[in-house]
Amino acid sequence: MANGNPIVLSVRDLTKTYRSAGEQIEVLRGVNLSIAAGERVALTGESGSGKSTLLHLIAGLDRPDGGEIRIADASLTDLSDSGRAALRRDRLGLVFQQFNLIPSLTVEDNLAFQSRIAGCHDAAWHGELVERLGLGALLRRYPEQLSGGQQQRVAIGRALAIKPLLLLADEPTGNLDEATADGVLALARDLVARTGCGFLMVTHSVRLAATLDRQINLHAGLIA
Ligand SMILES: Nc1ncnc2c1ncn2[C@@H]1O[C@H](COP(=O)(O)OP(=O)(O)OP(=O)(O)O)[C@@H](O)[C@H]1O
Repeated sequence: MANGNPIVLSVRDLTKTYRSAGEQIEVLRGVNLSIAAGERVALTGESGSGKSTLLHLIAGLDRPDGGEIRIADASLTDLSDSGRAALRRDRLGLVFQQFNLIPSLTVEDNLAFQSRIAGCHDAAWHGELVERLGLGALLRRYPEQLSGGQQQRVAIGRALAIKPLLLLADEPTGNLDEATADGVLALARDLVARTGCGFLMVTHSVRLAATLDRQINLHAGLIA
């Protein structure tokens, strides 16, 4: 694709309509999108345009009405619920606006949580993440003892500890002040480059979107 690397995400003709209490909301009307390994893409769009819906479908947290999603050579849309959960655990890194750390676990154990469950914990890579994310002095703390920026650095480390094919982030800096947001996103950009995974980030910020390799916009159910 854009950078000549293999495609890690391919979305074809994706459709999604929410039906509730007699109301139909046609959110995605045939979305197409490809992301190559190492490519960092910002997804923008007005509020309610379906950005989170698209991210959730790609993460396998919900099912589309039509179309196909492929993560490298695996077709997500062919998988059962448990198959999608396994693919999410083993291949995808997820980061949300609410940092979603596990309150009862230390920073060290939060960082290693997904890689241990996925059975791919790599002590050397774990150590490199701790160093690059500047978390060395915080490893014995609990999430409630961290600032927002520190918590999001842990969440990014947890997501990248499995060396995912694709990192998905939904407004990852939405709860951070501008300077902290810039610092956290710079770390994420560098770590994505280091791992060579694809990166898709939902953001309302044109300024932050401009720091990634490519910007796409969701409007009227389509990516223009
Ligand atoms: N589970 C649901 N049931 C019914 N409608 C939903 C559901 N989830 C989202 N919607 C509707 O689908 C549309 C798209 O929502 P979505 O959260 O994907 O938009 P968004 O672009 O991420 O918005 P924002 O920027 O405000 O976070 C909205 O009109 C929303 O009300």
